[in-house]
Order: sequence, then C-alpha cells, then structure tokens
Amino acid sequence: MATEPLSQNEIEDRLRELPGWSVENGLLTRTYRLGTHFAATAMVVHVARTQEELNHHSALTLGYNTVSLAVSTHDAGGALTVRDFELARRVEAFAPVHGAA
Ligand SMILES: C[C@H](O)[C@H](O)[C@H]1CNC2=NC(N)=NC(=O)C2=N1
Repeated sequence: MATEPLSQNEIEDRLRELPGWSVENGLLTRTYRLGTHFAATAMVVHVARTQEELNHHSALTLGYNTVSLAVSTHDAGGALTVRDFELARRVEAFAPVHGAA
C-alpha cells in the first residue's frame, strides 16, 4: 500500500470519518474503554492479529479497562499515510464487537 505522506487536508478529511480518533504528537491515536480488563485484553489480541494482517503496527497499550493505539508510518519517516487510516478503519469496524466505546 502507498506510503506517501498525507497532506493536512487529507488527514482532516479522514479524521472526520473516524470519530474518537485524533492526531497527537504526529500519531493517529484512539483510546477505547471496555467493560472489563479481560475484554480489553481480548481486543488487544484482535488488534494485534489485524496489525499482522496489514503488516502495519501501532504502539498498542493495554490499561485496566482501556486499549490505546498510536500509529504513524515508519516507512514514511513517521508521517501519516493511508496505511495508518486503514488500520484505524479496521479497528473501528470491530471495536463494537468487544463492547468498546
Ligand atoms: C519490514 C516490515 O514490513 C515493515 O517494517 C513494516 C512493519 N510494520 C510497520 N508499522 C508501521 N507503523 N509503519 C511501518 O512503516 C511498518 N512497516
């Protein structure tokens, strides 16, 4: 998949489609809150499998009942690319299955 850096307008356009996601310190970021620690842990496994499928990996953090992702594209020097937003879209699509908000 392309690794050209997205422009600010392209980033803003894509963020509008991803409520809850934001750019923090240059990283596409989201924290999900789940009902239990175990539900959060199960979601981490699901995210990890998706990241392997996409060959695109976030900094993935498990809290007591939260799952946080922060991602940019290393191959683009840390810029945001379509690969980051594809990961976000995939996770956003299955997050409700885990009861994530
Ligand atoms: C060699 C391997 O395909 C690359 O390093 C992949 C792995 N996962 C990755 N993850 C992220 N976030 N950015 C990358 O550029 C990237 N590249």
